[in-house]
Amino acid sequence: MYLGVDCGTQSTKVVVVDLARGATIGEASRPHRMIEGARGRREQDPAQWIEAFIGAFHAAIASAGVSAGDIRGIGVSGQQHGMVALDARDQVLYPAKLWCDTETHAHNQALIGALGGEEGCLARLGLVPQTGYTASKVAWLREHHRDIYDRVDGVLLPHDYLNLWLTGERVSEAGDASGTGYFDSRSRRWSPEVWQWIAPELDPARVLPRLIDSRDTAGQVRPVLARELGLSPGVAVASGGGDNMLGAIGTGNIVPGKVTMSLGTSGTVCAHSDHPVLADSAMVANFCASHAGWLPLVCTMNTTSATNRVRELFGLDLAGFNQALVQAPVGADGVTVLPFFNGERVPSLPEASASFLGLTSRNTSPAHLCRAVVEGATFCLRYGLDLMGPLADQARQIRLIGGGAHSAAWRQMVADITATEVVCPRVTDAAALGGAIQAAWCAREGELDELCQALVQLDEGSRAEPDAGRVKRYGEVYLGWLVALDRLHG
Ligand SMILES: Nc1ncnc2c1ncn2[C@@H]1O[C@H](COP(=O)(O)OP(=O)(O)O)[C@@H](O)[C@H]1O
Ligand SMILES: O=C(CO)[C@@H](O)[C@H](O)COP(=O)(O)O
Repeated sequence: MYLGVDCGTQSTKVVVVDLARGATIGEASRPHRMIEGARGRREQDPAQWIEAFIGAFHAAIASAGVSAGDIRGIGVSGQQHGMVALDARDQVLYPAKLWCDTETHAHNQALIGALGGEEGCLARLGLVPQTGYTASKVAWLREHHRDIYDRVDGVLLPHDYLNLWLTGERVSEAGDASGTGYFDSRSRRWSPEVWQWIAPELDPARVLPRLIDSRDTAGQVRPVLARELGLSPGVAVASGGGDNMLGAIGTGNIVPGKVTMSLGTSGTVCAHSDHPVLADSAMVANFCASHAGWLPLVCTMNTTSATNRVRELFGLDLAGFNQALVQAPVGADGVTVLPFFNGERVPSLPEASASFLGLTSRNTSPAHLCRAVVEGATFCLRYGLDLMGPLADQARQIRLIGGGAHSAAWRQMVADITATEVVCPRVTDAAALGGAIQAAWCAREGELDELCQALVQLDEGSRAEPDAGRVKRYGEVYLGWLVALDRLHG
C-alpha cells in the first residue's frame, strides 16, 4: 500500500493506492485558507498544510478500509514556487509566500535585469524567472523584513517542507527546484551565482536543501511521528516533487507526445521532453520533471480562482454553476472576460486586473457571466497551448485533471476550444496519485512506465470529443478575445 499526498493551493488531498490490486482504494481532502492582502500578497501558514495532511491522512486510510500500518511508502506533491523560510531549528519564520503572490513583481524584474535580461537568464538558468517563482520572494524578504531575513537558515519549497516534517531531512529534487529561479534547469544544479544576487548574506551551501535524485528517498518517517500516525517503523518518504511534475506522473505523461492540462486554482499545460527546451516564448518554463527529463509548462494564475469568484457572486454551488454553464451559448452572447483577478503569468501581466467586456441588457444573466468566465480562463490555457507549439501539437489527446475536470460542461469546452479530444484519469487528483506512484518507484516496486500503466486508468465516461461546429465558432470567439487582450493590455 502506498500513500500519495498533494498539498495544493485550496486543499491537501491524500490517496491510498493498493499495488496488488492496481487500484486507488481511498481518497480524502482537507481545505487550506489563504491570507490575501494589498499589492497581490497571497500567503499561507505552513502549519495548516500539516493540519490538513493529518486530517486527510486519517480520512483516506479510513475510506480505504485499511490500517495505517499497511502503508509502505509515501510520496508528497506540492504547489510549486512557495517560499518557506526557516530558522536554524526548522521553525517557520514568515508565512509561505505562494506561487500566485504577485507582490514581488518589482524584485523579479530587477532580478531579470541583473542577470542580463531574458538572454542572460536563459544562459544562467535555462529559463526566465516569472513573478511568482521563489527567487524574487527571497529578495523581497531581504528588503521588507530584514530582521527575519537575517535569521534565515533554510529556504524550502512547500513539498520539501512537508518532507522535512515527515523525515527531519532538508532535501529537494530537480522538478520542484527548477521552479525556484535559482536552479539551473539544464544542469539540474543550484545556481549559487543567482542566489548570491538575491541573498548575498546567506550562504547557499547552508541555506539551500541538499539535492537528491528523484528516485532517492528523502528519508524515513520520524519514529515519533510514525507512532502518532499509526505507521509501521521505517516507512520511506520518496523525493516527491512539484504538483505539476507529479500530476504528469499521475496521468502517465512521462514520455514525449502527451499533454496534461490541470484546472486547479491555477491552470497548467505541460508536456514531457527528454531534453531541455528553449521555447520561442519565455512564458514556457523549461522545468525539470520529477522522475527524469524535462517538463516544459505554461501556468495561468486565474482558473478556478476566477471561476469560484463569479460562482460565489451569484451564490451558486458547484452543481448550480455547472448547470448555468450550459444555459448560455458558445461565446456567451458577446461577453468577453479577461479573468486576471490575481494578475497573470500567461499572458505575462502580473499587475493586471480582470475585465468583463461586451455587456448589454441581454447578456448579463448568471448563466452568461458564468460561461464567459470559464471561457476566459480556458482561452488563457489555449493561449498557453499555442505558445508551446510543437511540444503540444504532437499530442492528439489532452489528459485533464484538477478540480475543474469534474465538470462535464468544462471538459467539453476544453475539447471545443483546443480542437482536441479530452479525457480524465479516474483519479483527477493526479498529483496525489503521482506521489503514490513515485513512492512505489522509489521503493523499487517496478519501473515507472509499468507502474503508470498499472495505476493510471482513464475514465471512459469523461471523454469529450471536439464538435466541428463549436470548434469553428470558438475559433472566431477566441480571435475576438485576443483582440480584447491586445486592446486592453497591448
Ligand atoms: N464538480 C465540479 N465542477 C466544477 N468545478 C469543480 C468541481 N469540483 C471541484 N471544482 C473546482 O475545483 C477547485 C479545486 O481544484 P483543485 O484542483 O483541488 O485545486 P488546488 O489543487 O489548486 O487546491 C474548486 O475550488 C472548484 O472550483
Ligand atoms: O505555479 C504553478 C506552476 O508553475 C502552479 O501550478 C502551482 O503549482 C499551484 O498549483 P495548483 O494549486 O493550482 O494545483
